[in-house]
Amino acid sequence: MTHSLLTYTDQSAHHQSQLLRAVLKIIALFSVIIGSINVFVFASYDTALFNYVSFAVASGLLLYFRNHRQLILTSWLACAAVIFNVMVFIHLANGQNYAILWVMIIPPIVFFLLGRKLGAWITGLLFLYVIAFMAIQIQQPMPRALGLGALLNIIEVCVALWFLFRFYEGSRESAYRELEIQSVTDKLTGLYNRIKLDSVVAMQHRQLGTGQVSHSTVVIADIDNFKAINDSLGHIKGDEVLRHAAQLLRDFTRNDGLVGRWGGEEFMLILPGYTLEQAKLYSERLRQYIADNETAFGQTLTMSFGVAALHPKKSFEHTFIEADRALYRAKEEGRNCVRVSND
Ligand SMILES: Nc1nc2c(ncn2[C@@H]2O[C@H](COP(=O)(O)OP(=O)(O)OP(=O)(O)O)[C@@H](O)[C@H]2O)c(=O)[nH]1
Repeated sequence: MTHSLLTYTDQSAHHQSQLLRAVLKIIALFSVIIGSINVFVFASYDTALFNYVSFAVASGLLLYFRNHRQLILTSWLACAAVIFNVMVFIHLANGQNYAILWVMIIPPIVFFLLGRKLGAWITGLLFLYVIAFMAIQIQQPMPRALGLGALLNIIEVCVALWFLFRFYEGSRESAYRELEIQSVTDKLTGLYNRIKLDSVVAMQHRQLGTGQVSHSTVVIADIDNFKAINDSLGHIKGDEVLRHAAQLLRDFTRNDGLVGRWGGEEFMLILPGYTLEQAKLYSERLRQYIADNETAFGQTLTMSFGVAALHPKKSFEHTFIEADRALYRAKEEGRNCVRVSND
């Protein structure tokens, strides 16, 4: 990941911001809990003071990020604060109570906040440091008994890692889902786009081939004289007309099939289970519904329709060609009508 805001899409910047906030909240929460344990269980005021300073730093960074939205700078500061914090804590513990385990929370944080490359470098250097530190510690006589401090350190590190990975996976999953939705949605109308339409038709075609579906029909619907609408009302109003048409199609087809924008002023409707004759009647009702609807821009909106059925023995692209030819005939024969591939 290159660290320039220009390289972030809105989606990944949103994901990174969520992660940064989650990491800072976890640090703040843990600092205050561990600080309190150090005061009330171990009466270790030095370490507690250090924990409360960490709480203040994490809270300060959260506040700074909320006000300034400096994602990269705040991510760096958060990583620096975590690394500094963990190192000082390990040195204060001086090899006792498995405090070295705290080093385990650094790799996920630097990977999440600074990306793969820097995360790998920092983690590698950190591991070298830990190995050197342990090599020195091994040469000193150490108490072997496991105390409450060691147990708490192990529990705290495990819980911190659990929180970190849980947040990471949650926000990665929702970012991925959002991208998935965007990749199949037409931005202007909010309907499915051509990628989705292609994949659904291909799937229907496969299911026809295996006998899972007995019929499936494709309808191409095209707004009549849309160029004239654009020319008289302007492109922005033209976009509104497209959204209006999309809304009518969505409302009418809600429970029957899948509708999407095929491109320009053309829409596609996929009707699973419909024979050609049924799809023709359905399209006729849809045509009437659109023509009867009041429009907000003072002109009537009509659409022409081309209908064709999927054949298991012919490619689905062939059905698109047939539907397009039928639509062409609908236009030639006066518009605002339905034509079927076998007419
Ligand atoms: N506003 C707007 N116009 C678009 C968009 N996509 C395509 N168009 C316009 O749609 C118009 C299509 O015009 P034509 O292909 O001549 O079709 P038409 O005027 O609808 O005529 P017929 O289809 O024969 O009834 C063109 O003027 C395109 O610029 C869009 O996303 N927004």
